[in-house]
Amino acid sequence: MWVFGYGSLIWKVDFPYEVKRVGFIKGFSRRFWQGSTDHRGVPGKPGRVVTLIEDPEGCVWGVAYKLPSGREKEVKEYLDYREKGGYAVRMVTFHPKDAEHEPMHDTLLYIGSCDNPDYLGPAPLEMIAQQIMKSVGPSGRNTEYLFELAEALRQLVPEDSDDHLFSLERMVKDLLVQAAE
Ligand SMILES: N[C@@H](CCC(=O)N[C@@H](CS)C(=O)NCC(=O)O)C(=O)O
Repeated sequence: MWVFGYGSLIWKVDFPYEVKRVGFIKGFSRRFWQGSTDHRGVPGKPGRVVTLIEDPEGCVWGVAYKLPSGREKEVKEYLDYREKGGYAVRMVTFHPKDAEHEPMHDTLLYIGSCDNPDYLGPAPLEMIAQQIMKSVGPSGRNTEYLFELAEALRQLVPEDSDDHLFSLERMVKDLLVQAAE
């Protein structure tokens, strides 16, 4: 069983896996449009974390993990719990960056669809940046989530130009500088 990570599953790998492959999925875009009240925010003051939106022209880079043989059920149950805040499982085709590997159909991913109770949806980037800068939850600051994801993707896929992500990274860093003045 393979699981595709496009958010914290890229940089916070607290689960066992046998193989990992960098690559992308088509037909989606990554957006900070999912609320988080169990990791990067609290009930009533949600943080903002990533989900995927359908986008025919979209392409999302991330990492696919092969769960350990014989432990798939155990690890999947852990991931189901970690992703309990509004995410549901969906199957997609994963395209490894390394051309020697064929596209992998039936790759599992967790998506916070627009009808889930924690979904926040689109907002002006300035508002999203402010919300990220102010939010904190049981897993830590929302700024850590944003900065770790941006840095992880820069290291893994220097050619990726996720404008939404890197614009937010820049805006939140600017807000933090202004707040320190
Ligand atoms: N399902 C996406 C998003 C996963 C994600 O960011 N989930 C959050 C739920 S709020 C999480 O696990 N956060 C852990 C943390 O913030 O430390 C992925 O494949 O990476």
